[in-house]
Amino acid sequence: MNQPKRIDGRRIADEQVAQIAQRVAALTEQGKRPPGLAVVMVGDNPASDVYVRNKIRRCEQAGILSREHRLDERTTEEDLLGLLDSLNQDPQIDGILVQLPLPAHLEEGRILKRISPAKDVDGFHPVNVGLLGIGDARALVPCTPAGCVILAKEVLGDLTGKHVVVVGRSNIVGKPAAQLFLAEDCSVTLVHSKSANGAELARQADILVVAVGRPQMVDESWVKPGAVVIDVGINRIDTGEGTRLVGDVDYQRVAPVAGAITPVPGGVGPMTIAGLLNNTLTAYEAVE
Ligand SMILES: Nc1nc(=O)c2c([nH]1)NC[C@@H]1CN(c3ccc(C(=O)N[C@@H](CCC(=O)O)C(=O)O)cc3)C=[N+]21
Ligand SMILES: [Mg+2]
Repeated sequence: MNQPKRIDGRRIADEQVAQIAQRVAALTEQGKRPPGLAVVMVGDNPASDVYVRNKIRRCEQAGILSREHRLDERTTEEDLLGLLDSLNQDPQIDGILVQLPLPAHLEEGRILKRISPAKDVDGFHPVNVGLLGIGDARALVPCTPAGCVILAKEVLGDLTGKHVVVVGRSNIVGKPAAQLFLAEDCSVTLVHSKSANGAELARQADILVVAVGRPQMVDESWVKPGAVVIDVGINRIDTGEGTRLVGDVDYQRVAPVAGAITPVPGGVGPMTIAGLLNNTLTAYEAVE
């Protein structure tokens, strides 16, 4: 393989953002309004702060209007739902993202259901989850798993018949990743904390997607030589002399075995944001 081992998610995301920027420029040159994204954040979580700033910066690069709503930690559910109702009605806003996790007193399920499915650029609303499940092209698709598929295709091209093992069964990554790879005609296995033989199943993967939120949990004993490894985890760990970001995969141990592997940072993270901009443009195009 001529492919470099390290998959450069930052470069691929840059290319995607540049393409989105061109499409947006073509719209605004015709005198149309730009697409608009509202990011709602409750309380201040320093990690969320970094992501939200990245999202806003990327929107600016793409010519997408972004609006940030920062609400107090003690915001009531009623107030948050009221804001969502007004954003649902706002003709300048095509996409709404409520940054997770939310403070404990707010019920995530009820809040995510209040976002209009047409503006649900995270793809977390049950309507979009259902559309994805039945393979309906109108689904707004979760951004991180969509990025995983793009990265796998970048290395392998057509994915038909590949065996994908997804480690982690969350609603935001694992389950939708399984659906998206299935839609690419892959065979899909889901491994999770109750799996009897996770590493053994993972070793059968042509493409191994890891989204568990446990720093460096996956080592070389989980990886078939030559497999494509996609690391969704972003964990800040203490090194004794400061902190650093690591994935759910032990990169140093897995890279020599893998055919290709995403780094953290610079792998899946930037693709998530590119996916968000892409969904915002898709939501815009559905109404304009
Ligand atoms: N409703 C909702 N939707 C989300 O999509 C969502 C969320 N809530 N809550 C938090 C997680 C996390 N997330 C990331 C986005 C970009 C990077 C990213 O750009 N990472 C860069 C930089 C990382 C850094 O320097 O901290 C990288 O991996 O290279 C990471 C993580 C979106 N999330
Ligand atoms: Mg999980």
